[in-house]
Amino acid sequence: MSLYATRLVAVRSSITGIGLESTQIPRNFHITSAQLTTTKPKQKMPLSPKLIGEERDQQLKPLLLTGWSVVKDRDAIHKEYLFKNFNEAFGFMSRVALLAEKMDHHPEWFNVYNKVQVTLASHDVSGISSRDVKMANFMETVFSSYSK
Ligand SMILES: C[C@H](O)[C@H](O)[C@H]1CNC2=NC(N)=NC(=O)C2=N1
Repeated sequence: MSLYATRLVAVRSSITGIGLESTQIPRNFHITSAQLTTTKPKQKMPLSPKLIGEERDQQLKPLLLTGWSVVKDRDAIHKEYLFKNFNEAFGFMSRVALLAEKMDHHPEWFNVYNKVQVTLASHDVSGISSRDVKMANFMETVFSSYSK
């Protein structure tokens, strides 16, 4: 076996977990970028129930004091953020996007220049869950790091 072929077997083994001995390289063998970057299944955040009653009021109260509001025709929360310029608005979105991917929980948002309008809801419970509260609180923390 050539050095090149040996290295391919080793790479493939580390991806598939197949032992070196039992591996045959197909003629058209190739590695996709997805295989190279991740071999672990994505960790999903445990799903949280729809917030109702007192628990919901408790969790939403601090957010409602910082400019978040409950959407009229839908069980969701909303806030409009204003930044100095596009760079800050997009920086904010980038930082939130990293958490969104990590949590597998994604905001609905709209950006134009220095404005970011955000709506948060949990699709799986058709309403607000603690994941929305967590994300909204994170947005508040990130937002406060931008000088007014
Ligand atoms: C399949 C995937 O895990 C789900 O669709 C995730 C993705 N992002 C999500 N984002 C939001 N806001 N709510 C969800 O329930 C949700 N679910």
